[in-house]
Formats: sequence, structure tokens, C-alpha cells
Amino acid sequence: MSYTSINDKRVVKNISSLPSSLNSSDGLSFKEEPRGPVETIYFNKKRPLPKEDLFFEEFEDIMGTPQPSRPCTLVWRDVSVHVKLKDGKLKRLVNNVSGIAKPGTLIALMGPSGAGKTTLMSALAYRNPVGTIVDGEIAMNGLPVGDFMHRESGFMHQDELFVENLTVIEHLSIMARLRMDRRTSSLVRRRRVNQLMRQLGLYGSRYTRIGGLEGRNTLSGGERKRLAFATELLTDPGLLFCDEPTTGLDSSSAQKLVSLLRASAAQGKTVICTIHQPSSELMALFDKLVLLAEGRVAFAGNASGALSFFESLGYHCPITYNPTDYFIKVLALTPGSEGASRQAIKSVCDRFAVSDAAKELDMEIHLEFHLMDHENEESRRIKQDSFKAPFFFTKIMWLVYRFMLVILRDPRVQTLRIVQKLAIALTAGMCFIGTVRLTQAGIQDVQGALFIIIAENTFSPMYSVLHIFPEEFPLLTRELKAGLYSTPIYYIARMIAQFPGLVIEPTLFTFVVYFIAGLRATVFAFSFTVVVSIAVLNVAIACGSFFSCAFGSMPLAISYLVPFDFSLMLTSGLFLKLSSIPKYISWIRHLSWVMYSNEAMSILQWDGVDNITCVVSDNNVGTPCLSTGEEVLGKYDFQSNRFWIDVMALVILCFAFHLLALVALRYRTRRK
Ligand SMILES: Nc1ncnc2c1ncn2[C@@H]1O[C@H](COP(=O)(O)OP(=O)(O)OP(=O)(O)O)[C@@H](O)[C@H]1O
Repeated sequence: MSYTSINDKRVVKNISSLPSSLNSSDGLSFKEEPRGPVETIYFNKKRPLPKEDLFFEEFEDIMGTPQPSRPCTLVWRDVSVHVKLKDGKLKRLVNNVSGIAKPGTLIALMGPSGAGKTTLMSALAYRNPVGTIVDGEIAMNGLPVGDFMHRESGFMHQDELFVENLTVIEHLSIMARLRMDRRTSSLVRRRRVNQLMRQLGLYGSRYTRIGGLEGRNTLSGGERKRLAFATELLTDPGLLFCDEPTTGLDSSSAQKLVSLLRASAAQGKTVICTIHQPSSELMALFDKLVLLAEGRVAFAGNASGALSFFESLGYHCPITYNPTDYFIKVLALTPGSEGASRQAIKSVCDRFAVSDAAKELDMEIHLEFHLMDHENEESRRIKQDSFKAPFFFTKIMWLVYRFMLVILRDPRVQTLRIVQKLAIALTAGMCFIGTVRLTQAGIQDVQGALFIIIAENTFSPMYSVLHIFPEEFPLLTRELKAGLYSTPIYYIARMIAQFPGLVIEPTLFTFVVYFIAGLRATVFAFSFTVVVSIAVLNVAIACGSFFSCAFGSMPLAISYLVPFDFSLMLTSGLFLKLSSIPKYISWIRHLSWVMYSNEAMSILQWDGVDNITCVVSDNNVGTPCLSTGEEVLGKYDFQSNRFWIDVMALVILCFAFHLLALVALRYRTRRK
């Protein structure tokens, strides 16, 4: 690779052309805007910092500025991207595109809407959506692109997705754990997080929540974009892709963000960025312009070269027009005369393909591929990345931490839920005060109290998790694509994080109902009723998770879950005698944790009881008198020797539903 000397010149040129808002000492920082109540720190004025930060500052002084990232040359030749349509036909989105991106260069990828910018950038970044077929050659530093691109390059998406309840520092610290090489020391990781927060003007907002708080202080749109940028910079990749990073920002924030990209390029990174309608000032920060139209290259080279190229074709940009707006206007389809527009676009692309600029570009591309073809095995091996991903348990631990922060900070999930549970438990318990006795009428009351415990731990929890996976799905698929973790790691971490709540909630509820209603007062009966109620809640959550993962949207999941939970109730043993359920539906009882738990809790209440009084009253005249617990269990088709079978069935159902949920989630994420 012989790009170093050219790039060194380029870097020097870039630094000298930085806007004044950039701090020239590190090439990638800017003064923070003062913001409301949050502490504002201007780093170019040496203000006292907290002890911990002084430590980092000293450490940085000792260490010097970080190592420049690995220079990356990305080259692509004759790249076409097709997508398979539902009718089986192929649609071409990108048509035979070639190009090169060198270190220290900031490239603007522009074109009218639908030109294929995002599609091309995704193909170059090896982040194609499922269903797209990429032909042609794409190589980074002489290696055909592959999974390593997820680590060696950063991809800033147009819409930034975060776990909204986290603060800036929490988000970056967790991302550092998940993204950085496992051999990186904790000191270096913390230093990198601090450094990025300072450089990107996020330090003053480090304890500010990213979002999720209505009416309270959260990050602004510009800060969110900078945080997304900081996240991509954690591993200091040599190559950065940014998909419309300025969309939704005001002109000043857009200017700041592109200045940061400019500064990154000045540090030696290769930055490719799609952008819509940049102002002339913004455009001046870019080194190269690539214009796409109808999936083809209409121009590639310096922005000034674009003006003369279009002029040579007879397209004179009016003096009052922003040149880039003018190019897009020329290359866009005009409604009503699409045929003529397509012809004009084809003519521009054809003329560029035979232009001197294109020939020069072709030579550069051929040279890169030629060098790559003649590279020996040894130098290829050296280039293979030696990245060591964090261990399985490290990933689980940090994801559990992230989920726990979210759970603890979401009042819907915590305080309100517990208060609601206690209120229901008190109300339900009070209905049974004095009714639970060893009499004929008392039998129904005991069974009623048990059913309340089971139902409360089944139905509302099962529905309460339906929203989780559809809501988290976009962030999950993005983080999966970035190679941060796998679907099982995500799922296991989510379940571990919510497990404490799944123990506390049923324990509290059962405790209150059990004692207010006055159910069987033995330690064994009480403690195992609690154990069974915990198991019930966990099976219900596992089943809800399965429906949530399998159907992907809450309305769809609800419409399938309602008939299922209806059949659960019917086969619980309370409304229908189990032996009289018709054969074609009776199999559902084997899935019915309501039945297993009802049987187990009934055994705990009635096993060994032999003193039920038998007073004939107007209410039970004509009905057989049940004088022992065994007879009570027999009435519901329950057997006293099945307690441990019921407990085992609950455990198996819990694991089975979780497994099904995981399979469904994996299937859905693989299709994305
Ligand atoms: N999965 C798909 N199936 C069918 N057509 C698709 C698919 N993905 C993209 N396209 C089409 O391919 C074309 C290029 O899409 P792409 O998103 O790359 O355009 P773009 O230049 O980034 O547009 P914009 O600036 O509006 O984001 C568009 O016409 C789009 O409708």
C-alpha cells in the first residue's frame, strides 16, 4: 500500500482547513454550548475538574493523545446490488458502481431520493439487509469485506437508537464493554469514554438521560447524533460510514456534526457520508463528492470538478443556486416526464463513465486491486484482524446491568406495579376473610382463593410482556448486526435482569392473600404455595415472551394469546372436570400451567385433611358431603401424589416456553 505520503499531505491540509470551532490540538473536539441546569465545562479554559477526571487528565498527559486509528482504504469495483422481490424477480438498486475511499478523506455520497445511496453504503460496509444480493468486488486494505467490517468500521445510522433511560456515561461505558477488545484494560476503556465525551461536547451532559423522560432534561437532537457518533468512535475505527447524519438537525448543529466528521478525516480516518441538501459552507468541508442517480455513478471527484463536468454537458448552474442542489435537480426524476428524465440521467452517467475523471479513478481502483492480487499470504495473514471479543459472560453481565437500569428507572414496571399488586392482594384477601373454613362451603372458598393467586400471577403478567420484544426489536437487530452480542445472550440477559421482580412480585401477592384469607397455616403449605406461585408467574412470563417474539407486534400477539389463555382457564380443573373434557381439546391440559398449579396448590391445602365438617344446609342439600381432603381433590380430578410432578411440569413448561421464545426471536432477527 503506497498511500501514506499522499495521506500525510492530506491530513495536514485538512487540519489547516478546520473551522474555528474545532480545537486544533486534538483535531476532534469542540467547545460545548452552555445548556440549562446541566453543568457546562469549557475544556479550552482549564476549569477544575472532579478528582476522577483530574486523574484521567493526568493520565492522558502521560499517555499522550491516543494512537491514530488504522488507515483504511476501501475500494470497490463493478458493484451491483439486487433485491429479490416477492414475485421472485430481481430488482437492481445499484448498477455497476466503482470507487475508492482513502484515509484522511471525507466523501459526500449524494443523489436524489431513491438513487441507491443507503443501499450502496450498506453494501460497502458489509451491512446488507437480508434479501439483497451484492455482486462485484469490495475490499478494505486489500481484504475482501467480511464480518470483520463490523469491528473495523463504524456505521452511524440515520435514525439513532438508544436505550433511552440510560445516561450518556452509562451508555458509553456499557458500549465500551461490549464493543472493545476484551484485552483492553478498564483504565483505557474509561479513558476512551471520557476522552470522547470531552471531544464531542458531551461531557457537560454526561449524567443526563438520553431520553424517555417527558418534560425533563434529556439530550437534544444534536447531542443524540453526537452520542451516536461517539458510540461508533469507541473502538477508534479507521473507516466510518454515516447515513444522513445531519437529517433533523438545525443548520448550526449540522455544521458542528460535519465539522466533527471533517476532524475525524483530518485524523486519518476514511469517512463516507450520505447527505441531503448541504449548504455551500457544509459542502466545503467535504473532500470528494460522489453523485448517484438511478443506482449509477453520475459523478465522482472534487466538488469543483463536478461544476465543470456538468457545465461541459450543458448544465449551467444558475448563480443563485447552491451547486449541489442543482446537481440533484438535474439527476432527479421530474414527475410527469420520467422517461425524459431517465434519458437525461443515463446520458450524464454514460458521459461520466467515459470522462477523464472516471478513467483516472479506474486506474486508481485497478492499482489497488492489482496490489491486492499480488499480496503474499503472509501479509494477508498479518492484516487479518486480531480482535478478541468480550467473553460470553462479560456480555451477559453488561446487558443484565443495562436491563436492570432500565427496569429500575421505569416507574411503570416497578413502583406502580408493586403498589397495584398489593392493592389487588388486599382487596382479594379481604373478600375471603372468615370464609376459609373446613366446611362444605369453605371448600369452594379455599379453591377460589387459590385460583385468585394463580390467575393474578398468570394473566396480567403474560399480557404485560407482549410489548417488550416488538419495542426492543429495532435496537436488538441493529446491535446484533453490529456484532455486539448474539440473540441467546440478549434473551438470557433480559430474563436474568427481570428475574428478581418475578420472585418479589408473586411472593408479596401470595403472602398478603394467604394470610388475610387464612389459608392452611403450616410452614410447608405456605412456603410451597409461594414457590408454586413464583413458578406460575415465570411460566406466564415465558409464555408471554414466546407470543411477543413469535408474532412481532402487540396486536397480533394479543389476538393469538386470547384464545390460548381461554383454553388455559377451561382446562384448569376449576370450571370443568378434567376427565370430562372432550378428547380433541383435552391435550391442552398438558400445557396448562393453571391446571398444574391449581392441582399443586390444592394438594398443599387438602392433603392429609380429614376433618371437614358436613353440615347440610339449604345451599348444599342434595350434594355429596366431602369429609376428607382426598375427596376434595378427587372432586376436581386431582391426585395427592402428583405434587412433585406438577412442580416439575411447571419448571419444564417455563424452560420450554423460553426456548420457543428464543427460537422465534432468532428466526425473526435472522430475517431482518
Ligand atoms: N428491500 C427493497 N425492496 C425493493 N426496493 C427497495 C428495497 N430497498 C430499497 N429499495 C429501493 O431501492 C431504491 C434505492 O433505495 P435507497 O434507500 O438506497 O435510496 P437512497 O438514495 O438512500 O434514498 P433516500 O435518500 O430517500 O434515503 C429506492 O427506490 C428504494 O425504494
